[in-house]
Amino acid sequence: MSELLQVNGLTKQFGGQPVLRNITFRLSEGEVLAVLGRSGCGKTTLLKILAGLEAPDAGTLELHGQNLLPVPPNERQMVYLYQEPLLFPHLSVFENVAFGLRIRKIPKAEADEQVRALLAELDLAEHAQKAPHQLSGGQRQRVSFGRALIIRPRLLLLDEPFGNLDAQTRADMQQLFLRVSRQHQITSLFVTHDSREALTVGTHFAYLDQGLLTSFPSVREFIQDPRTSIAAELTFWESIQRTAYQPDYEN
Ligand SMILES: Nc1ncnc2c1ncn2[C@@H]1O[C@H](COP(=O)(O)OP(=O)(O)OP(=O)(O)O)[C@@H](O)[C@H]1O
Repeated sequence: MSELLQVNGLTKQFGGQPVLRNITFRLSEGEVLAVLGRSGCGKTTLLKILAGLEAPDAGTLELHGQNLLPVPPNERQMVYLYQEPLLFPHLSVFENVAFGLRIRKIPKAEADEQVRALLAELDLAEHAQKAPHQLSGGQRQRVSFGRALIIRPRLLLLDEPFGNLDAQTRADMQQLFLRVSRQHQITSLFVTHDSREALTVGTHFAYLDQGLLTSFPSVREFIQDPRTSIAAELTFWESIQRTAYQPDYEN
């Protein structure tokens, strides 16, 4: 796989307070780097720097070997998705998804065909003519995902994108993300505080704590690292299974 993103020694402070400390990692095409981190660990700052919405104090950022720091956000070909889907309230689902193609002046018939195909993939075909306020939270997040995918970004930046959804919808969205990102070979950096979500969506794993990023060589090391608490959680569930009350069905 060819290397897409190289981040070296990224550092950021706010008012003398270090928020990102010497962050270094690489991302190859088609990978999903799941970054597990608690609230306040610096994840939003990291994603904003990648998207060009915030400047680092030090460090380098390269996409396919090109220095990204002087490149303005709208030319980075990255899409930043967060909990609240950003949709145009006055446009239909169809036109929300089509927007990125319309401003790029893609011929209407070709654009419409691409939108129809993507809406079908995202299970949104029957909602194409609805306005955003007529959709559920999960449906709105799928439209937001569609708006991002339609322009074929080189990198998707996801900041707790399913954090506002109920457990079942969240699980459905994780499966949809997996299906669509494999099919379109999308490279993503997916930040979450939920270890199950990280394990479900990630092909590679990292842990961000107080601005320090640890990348793990394999899922095994990620699970075993005490800071992720995953091994402790597994032990808890195993012990519960052994000690939980077992009704005696015989009597
Ligand atoms: N523009 C800013 N000015 C000053 N401090 C900031 C600014 N942006 C972020 N911070 C501080 O940097 C730290 C990390 O913030 P960041 O938003 O990156 O955290 P986060 O991991 O995304 O947290 P959350 O999940 O709660 O959004 C916090 O202590 C925050 O107060």
